[in-house]
This record gives sequence, structure tokens and C-alpha cells, in this order.
Amino acid sequence: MVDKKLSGAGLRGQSAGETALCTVGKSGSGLTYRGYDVSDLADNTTFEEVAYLLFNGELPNQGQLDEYKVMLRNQRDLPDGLKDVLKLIPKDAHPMDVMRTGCSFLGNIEPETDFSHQNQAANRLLAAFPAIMCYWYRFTHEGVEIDCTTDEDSLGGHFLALLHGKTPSEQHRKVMDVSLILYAEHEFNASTFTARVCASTLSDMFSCVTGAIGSLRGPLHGGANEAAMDMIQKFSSPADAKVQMAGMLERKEKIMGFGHAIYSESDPRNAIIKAWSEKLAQENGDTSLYDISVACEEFMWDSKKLFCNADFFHASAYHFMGIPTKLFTPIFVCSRLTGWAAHVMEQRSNNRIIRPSADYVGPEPRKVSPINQR
Ligand SMILES: CC(=O)SCCNC(=O)CCNC(=O)[C@H](O)C(C)(C)COP(=O)(O)OP(=O)(O)OC[C@H]1O[C@@H](n2cnc3c(N)ncnc32)[C@H](O)[C@@H]1OP(=O)(O)O
Ligand SMILES: O=C([O-])CC(=O)C(=O)O
Repeated sequence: MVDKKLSGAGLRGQSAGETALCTVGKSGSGLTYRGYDVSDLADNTTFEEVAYLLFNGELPNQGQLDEYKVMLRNQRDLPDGLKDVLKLIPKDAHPMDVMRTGCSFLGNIEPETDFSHQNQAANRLLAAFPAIMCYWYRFTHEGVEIDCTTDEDSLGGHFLALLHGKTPSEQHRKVMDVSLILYAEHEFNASTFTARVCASTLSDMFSCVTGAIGSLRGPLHGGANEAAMDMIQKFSSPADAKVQMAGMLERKEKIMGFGHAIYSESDPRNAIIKAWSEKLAQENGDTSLYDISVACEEFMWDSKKLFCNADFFHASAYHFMGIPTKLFTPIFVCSRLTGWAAHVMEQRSNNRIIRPSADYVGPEPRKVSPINQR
């Protein structure tokens, strides 16, 4: 992995603080969480272990993990007041707005009253997010008031069971778990930086996470997985994908799911989710969407030297598991909550309010003229 030459607008290349949580795009290792390579974590741990690692600094032993999972399981259900609020949100609302409201409302009825409760607040959100998404989705789209508890061992399996109303396959549980690990943490990305800025004012955990959800929603960040899905579904074949993408580039359109602010040659998460997407395509007995995705990847590299970021093959992988496109970015929320909350805790542990300066480019000083002379 080569360090990208960083310059220009968007604070690119400027250090905005220290973190012990994550490295992104450092030579020799693409992505690490507290020193562990993300591929090692994806192969050898579960999402709950990664959440524990991010919140507590070390991977849990078996006893700690068992205790942690029981604690999360006991908090998966939603209070009636929150269910009532979710039922009021219309079917055509953006599910990221649902997540934002769900998070914010929970902060009203179960507030983080002081920072000694920060872990409880983070774990409550971690346990409740799958139900916030699925309760609203199934009520508004299917007219069902679901039971927000399941017997599923993992949060990934729990989400799939809530969404589909049936026990997920072992392979689908595994893919969800890997996906949640891949999306968990990514240093000072836009949404995490939002959370840290909010934390630096000594605000509460729910406000920090609510703000971060708003930043993740945009198509230049987390929203790219949905935009990528919308795009690949329009292509009828690999050859058609290449022709249509050439047109998009000619029209100077951004191709969602490609490029990255920090990585220069590849996003280490891509190979991992791409391999799972291929397995799911084979399991489904129809590889056409996967083949189209591979054609997109080849075309973008050959024509622009742009590579798939974490979002691109997540689109087909989620689609193969029967997940509606509009829920792709909310799943990202369920995972990235761990990174956001860990950064909030880190910011609080050595805080100074984040308040950069701006280069002024406006008019020279001038006097207000009376309104009838303007
Ligand atoms: C999990 C995540 O959040 S990963 C990111 C998800 N976002 C997307 O997939 C959206 C599509 N990608 C992009 O918009 C960008 O690549 C970003 C926002 C991720 C990074 O933006 P930047 O750091 O400004 O990109 P970068 O400096 O590498 O851009 C270099 C050039 O490549 C172009 N470029 C970068 N990505 C793309 C793309 N996906 N499609 C077309 N052109 C692109 C830029 O327009 C720029 O061209 P220019 O010099 O003519 O203006
Ligand atoms: O780091 C970034 O800018 C975006 C990203 O890939 C992420 O947040 O996962």
C-alpha cells in the first residue's frame, strides 16, 4: 500500500489530531484496528469481538466475550415510546433519517447523563440499531409489528432474522459478520470526524452519533453502496456496463463505489467483500450481477486507475442476501457506531474543543448603508 500524495481542499493531508484506534493506508498495511490487520480480524474474529476491541483496547477472552454478548442480547429490544415514534415515520422516508431519528429519540428517553455511562450508551445503541431499522421497515412496508428480540447469537444474524422474519443461513450470518467488521472503523473519515467535533464540545454520545449518521448519509461517503447498487442494476451485461460507464465518465459523472480520499491503489476491504459477493452469487445460481460488477471494476481501473472502495462489492453482496437497497447505508450505521463511539471516548479522554481557522476570502471591511439606499 503506497501513501497517497495528499494536498488541496477538504483538509486533505492535514493531521487533525491523534488516534490509537486505526491506521488507514499506511505503507505495508492497508487498514488496522488497534494494531490488528482488518483481514486478520475478518478471518479470525467476530463483530462483537471487534466492538469489544474498539471500546476496550484489547480483544476479549472467551469469558469476557460471552459476558459481553449476553449484555448486548439483553438490550436488543426497543422501548414502546421509540416504537411509537418509528411507526409515525412515513414509508417513503429515507431509512438513514429513520436511524438518525431513532438514535436521537433514544437519547431523549435513555440519556447519557454523565460520561461514566459512555460505554453503556454505546452498547445500547449497538444492540438496538438493528431493531430500529427493521421495526420501522417492516411496519411501514409490510404492516407487521415485529418482535424485536431473536435467538440469534450475533448482531449480524439478529439483523437478518429481524429483516426476513426467519432464521438466516450460516453463510449469510458469516457474510453479515464480516461486513460489520469491515465497516467498523476508519480513522478520521467524514462521519467519525463529525462525531469527534461534536464530542469536543463535551456533548453527549447520542448527539455525537446522530450527527455522524447525518454525515454518513451522503453519496460521497456511506451512501455510495446504495448508489452503486442503483447503477449496476441498470447495466444489462458486462459489455453494456463498460459502454455506459464510458458515457458517465465523458459526462464527468462520479461513479459511486470507486476512489478514495486516502487509499491510492486499492481499498483493502474490497478484496474481502468481493470474494464473499462471488460466493453468494454462486450460491444464488446467477452470477450476472457479480460479473457486471467485475466488469465495472476492470473498466474503472483501465480507464481512470480508480479502484473499488469498500462500498462497491457490498452492493451486490447485500443484494444477494435479499437486503433491500435502501437499507444498505443503515447497516453501515450499525457497524460504524463502534468506530464513532470509540472515537468519542478517545476525544473525551484528552479533549480540547476542535475549532480550526478559516482563510478569509470575503469583501474588505465596509459600512452598512441605510436600507433605502441599498
Ligand atoms: C466507505 C466510504 O465512504 S468510501 C467512499 C465512498 N464514496 C464514493 O464511492 C463516491 C465516489 N468517489 C468519490 O467521490 C471520491 O473518490 C471520494 C469522495 C471518495 C474521494 O474524493 P477525493 O479525495 O476528492 O478524490 P481524489 O482526490 O482521489 O480525486 C482525484 C480525481 O479523480 C476523480 N474521481 C475520484 N473518484 C471518482 C469517481 N468515483 N468517479 C469519477 N471520478 C472520480 C476526481 O473527480 C478527481 O478528478 P479531478 O482531478 O479531475 O477533479
Ligand atoms: O475513510 C474515508 O474517508 C471513507 C471510508 O472509507 C470509510 O469511512 O470507511
